[in-house]
Amino acid sequence: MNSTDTAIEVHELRKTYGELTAVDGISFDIHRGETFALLGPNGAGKSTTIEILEGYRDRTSGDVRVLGVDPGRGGLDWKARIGIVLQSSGESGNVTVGEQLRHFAALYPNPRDVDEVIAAVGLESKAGVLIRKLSGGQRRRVDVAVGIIGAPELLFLDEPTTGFDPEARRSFWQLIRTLQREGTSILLTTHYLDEAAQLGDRAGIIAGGRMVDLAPIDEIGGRESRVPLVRWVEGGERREQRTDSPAAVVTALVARLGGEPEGLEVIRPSLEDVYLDLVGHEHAAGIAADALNETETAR
Ligand SMILES: Nc1ncnc2c1ncn2[C@@H]1O[C@H](COP(=O)(O)OP(=O)(O)OP(=O)(O)O)[C@@H](O)[C@H]1O
Repeated sequence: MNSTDTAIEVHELRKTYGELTAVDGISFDIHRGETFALLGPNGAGKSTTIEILEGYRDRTSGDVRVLGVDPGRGGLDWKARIGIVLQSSGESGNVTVGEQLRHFAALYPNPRDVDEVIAAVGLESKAGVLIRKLSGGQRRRVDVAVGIIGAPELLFLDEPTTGFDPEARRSFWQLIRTLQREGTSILLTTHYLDEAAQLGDRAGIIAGGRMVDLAPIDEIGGRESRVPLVRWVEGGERREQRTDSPAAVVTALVARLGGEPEGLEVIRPSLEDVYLDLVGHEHAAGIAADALNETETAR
């Protein structure tokens, strides 16, 4: 793959804050037009990684290219090609939604239409309202609008829907699907695993600054972990069987038991189930390693 096919290339990225290693040698690529979800628990190193890619933070070591450019050296023309929705905007908001967007639109060579963007984030009725008078979720929609106003080739979304009500989240997903159809490359971090499953093509799971899995969304955790599970109760005991053909297992069970099996469930593990399993193991391994280090240090 050459760099015209890749929006982001990260090789052995490391970031330390004093004694703390926040990002510990991670590597991944994001293809052009792809939506890549970077997932992981609080403190895993996601924002540090994203901020390095955005050019806001220096790295300790490793190679990084964003739209073919080292973000530490990206000029204004490079910045105009990327859109950023930070985890928190810190906007004071003493301007209206419309003024804010017109202000940002003027900074880009080929901005989107301000009214269209306001409509796309569902804020038509608030266009003339001061941002500080909006609710938390509405302000977050302004952040998203600012992120896409410059018609970016690459969009960074750091926990974009925090504070959105369920309906606003669904319309945000529609908006992202439109951007995906237009060919926008997207790096998304979110704690909503359903959001990652809805929007992502591939995902990387970070825990403790390391990439613990990287795969197409449907294959995170390995194929085995996604095989459906049939559960039922027989003779007072809970039984279960993993199978690729749950219908056949249930049919055989009904025939054998001569009727409806007690407590019958067919469970298809979701991305969230698989993620919790992966991150849980890593967390437990981390605690065990820390305990071992402490024992060794104590010796
Ligand atoms: N400026 C900083 N100085 C020192 N330590 C920092 C700094 N920024 C982040 N850290 C530490 O680096 C680690 C990774 O933080 P980071 O914000 O990248 O995690 P995250 O995965 O984005 O977490 P969250 O899901 O909570 O946003 C954490 O242990 C955090 O305390």
